[in-house]
Amino acid sequence: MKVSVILPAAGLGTRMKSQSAEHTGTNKKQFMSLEGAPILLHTVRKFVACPLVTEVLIALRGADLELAAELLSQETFAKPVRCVEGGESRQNSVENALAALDPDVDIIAVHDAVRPFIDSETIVQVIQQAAETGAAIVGIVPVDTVKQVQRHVVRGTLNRDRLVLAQTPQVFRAALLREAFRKAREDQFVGTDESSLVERLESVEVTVVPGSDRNIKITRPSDIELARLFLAEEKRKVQN
Ligand SMILES: Nc1ccn([C@@H]2O[C@H](COP(=O)(O)OP(=O)(O)OP(=O)(O)O)[C@@H](O)[C@H]2O)c(=O)n1
Ligand SMILES: C[C@](O)(CO)[C@H](O)COP(=O)(O)O
Repeated sequence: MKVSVILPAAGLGTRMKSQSAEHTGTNKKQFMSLEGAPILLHTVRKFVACPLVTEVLIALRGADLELAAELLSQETFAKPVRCVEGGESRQNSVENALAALDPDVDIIAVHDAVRPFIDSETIVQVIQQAAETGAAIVGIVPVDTVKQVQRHVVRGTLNRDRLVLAQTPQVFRAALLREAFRKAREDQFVGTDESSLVERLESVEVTVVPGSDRNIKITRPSDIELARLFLAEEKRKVQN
């Protein structure tokens, strides 16, 4: 089974504002240095280390391709790690990467480059589930009550038993993901994750694999403090 991992890493990090960490070359959050390595590199390492993964493809801003190549060349990976130019939206970035994958890929996993705390067991579980049923994503149950609002006025309370917060990896049979992107383009549908594109197809149901609240998407300055803590813990575990 050939499993390709797409890491969208072409975002601008506007919510991070670039104030809270030491940087390596550019001020985008995926290049922020944590424990001596950029966040992007921590994420790449997690997927390269997973036994089910065949290759990793990173979607980057055109202006960052050279920097990324330089960073990646400083490390020897046991599997192919390639870069491709991303797009203006996350969806465009993933679409560009999809177009760069070989036609013989069986399974495609998409994972935010800025979620470096994904663990190997979860990667394996979600890949196996997608291989079996066609589509699987990682998700966690919300711990807050979720309200529907309209201009700051509450219009309803959602039943929490039926809610999940979607994380990544989001994993699909390759033909299914390609069809979902084709249909999204045809209908001019834009989603914030791959699952929302696949959910529009009637041929498959997306299964949720339990994730972890440690699998954070580094988004705002306060996430950096948490990321440092998690990384320090990971380092301690490796040493023990
Ligand atoms: N045009 C884009 C936009 C986002 N991403 C990637 O999608 C992931 C999740 O997006 P998010 O956390 O929202 O990152 P940014 O878009 O960089 O953040 P912001 O919305 O704060 O600008 C990140 O790894 C980001 O680099 C991408 O590849 N291409
Ligand atoms: C894909 C994702 O991380 C799932 O939670 C999320 O939808 C990305 O959203 P963003 O607003 O582009 O960060």
